[in-house]
Amino acid sequence: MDEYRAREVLRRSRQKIDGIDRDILDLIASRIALAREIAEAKEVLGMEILDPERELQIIERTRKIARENRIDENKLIELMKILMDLSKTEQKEMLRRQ
Ligand SMILES: C=C(O[C@@H]1C=C(C(=O)O)C=C[C@H]1O)C(=O)O
Repeated sequence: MDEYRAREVLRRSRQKIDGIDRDILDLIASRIALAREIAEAKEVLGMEILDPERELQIIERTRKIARENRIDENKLIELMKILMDLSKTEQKEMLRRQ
C-alpha cells in the first residue's frame, strides 16, 4: 500500500466508524426505550426489574458471538453488562417517576 492509498484508507475507514458509532448509539437508545416498556409490563405483572436468568442467556449469547468473531469475550461481556446496568437504571428511574 502506498502512502496516498494509506491516507485514503484511514480517512474512509474513520468515516465508516463514525457512521457505525452513530448507529450503535441509536441502537442503545432503542434498547433503553424497550427496557422502559418492559419495566411498565413487569410492574403490571408484579415482576422484579432484575431477571438473572435472562441476563445469563444474554451473556452466553454474547460469549458465543465473541468467540465466533475472535473478540475478547470478557471485554464484550463487560460491555453487555454495562448495557444491562444502564437499562436497569433507566427502568428504576422510570418507575420512580410514575
Ligand atoms: C430489560 C429487562 O430487564 C433487565 C435488563 C435486562 C437487559 O438489559 O437486557 C435483562 C434482564 C433484566 O435484568 C428484561 O427483563 O428483559
